Amino acid sequence: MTQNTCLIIGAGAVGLLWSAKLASRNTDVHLLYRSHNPGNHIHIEDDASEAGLGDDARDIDDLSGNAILDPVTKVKSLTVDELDHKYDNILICTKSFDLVDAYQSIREFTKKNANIWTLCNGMGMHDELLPHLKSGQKLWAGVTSEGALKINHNTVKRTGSGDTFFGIYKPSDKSNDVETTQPFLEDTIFHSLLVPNITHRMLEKLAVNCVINPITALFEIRNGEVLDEPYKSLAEQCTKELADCYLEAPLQPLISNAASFSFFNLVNRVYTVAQLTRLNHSSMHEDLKFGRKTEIENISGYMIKQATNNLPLQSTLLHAILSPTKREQHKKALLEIATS
Ligand SMILES: NC(=O)C1=CN([C@@H]2O[C@H](COP(=O)(O)OP(=O)(O)OC[C@H]3O[C@@H](n4cnc5c(N)ncnc54)[C@H](OP(=O)(O)O)[C@@H]3O)[C@@H](O)[C@H]2O)C=CC1
Ligand SMILES: CC(C)(CO)C(=O)C(=O)O
Repeated sequence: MTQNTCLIIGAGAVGLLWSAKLASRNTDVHLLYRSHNPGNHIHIEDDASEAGLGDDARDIDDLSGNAILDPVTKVKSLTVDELDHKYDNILICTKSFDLVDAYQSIREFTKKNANIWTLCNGMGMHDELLPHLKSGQKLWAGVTSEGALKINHNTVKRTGSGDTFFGIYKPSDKSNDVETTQPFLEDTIFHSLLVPNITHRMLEKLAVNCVINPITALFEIRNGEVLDEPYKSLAEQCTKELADCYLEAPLQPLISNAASFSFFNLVNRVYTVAQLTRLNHSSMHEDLKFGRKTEIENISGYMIKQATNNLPLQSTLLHAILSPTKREQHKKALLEIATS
């Protein structure tokens, strides 16, 4: 194990994809799995480049989504019981509701000034994680709009290119920590993806997830079908509701540029992500299909809590996801709104 070793938590769609990305950039990857052992070789199927959803050229500096990845990369997969070192860098690729427990499960294997990187959709859970970190640790939140679909225990399909950003969620308590971070940052992919105001990016991505994820999950469609009627009208009305909400006071201090939350900009962002990941089944689609817990509470639930006014569409989407017995009734109501 070297200082360049990264512990990735979660062998799901995003964890497998990022294991392959880091491993193909000469980072030693230790992949922590919970249920199914992915083994030591990660296989990548790349719809993004085959379908022209990414950049044709191999660009090894662009890990945000356009790089063509090696079809097979080598990692070391292990369970929490097999951990026996302390890590400097941990990338958590679990669902938002598993973030705190995932960190807690490996806390004793983190160095006191480690960088904790996250790649989860949704908001609210980073604030829950902060009190659990060791005092010298830095929390870096990441957002990605790259599509990833888990095919089996060790195979992931990249189903669309998109941007990835990381930014500091909480400055470290110790001023000299910047120095200990530098060698890893400069040598690895994270460096080129850093942005100053990550909360702003998280809120932008939240709007995309508030629209694409519940609609694709409820109506059992691929992301690209959000661009077809009647879902397109529904997506537009949801985005309008969100744009109004972003103008309200509680979210304003978190935003660096209010114009990026105009209806025009938000709807463009939703359409662009739907188009670039058009072959993907969203993560919430997969969760609902397989009867797993969804992230709706950290997505629509977060927006509803922040809003000073009612958000009828987000509330209906949230209830439709959370109450299977009333789902058909809520879906009917949503379609009536879309076609009215
Ligand atoms: N898939 C996509 O296209 C995109 C996903 N995202 C976001 O990325 C995040 C991850 O999504 P995705 O990869 O699709 O989700 P998955 O459900 O496919 O993967 C999450 C993985 O985390 C594992 N896990 C949870 N807790 C632990 C733990 N304590 N120790 C070890 N492993 C653990 C789960 O294990 P188990 O199998 O046991 O449940 C599961 O394999 C989500 O927030 C999602 O919204 C963002 C952009 C695109
Ligand atoms: C970018 C997108 C919409 C890709 O499907 C996603 O974030 C998700 O599935 O959770």
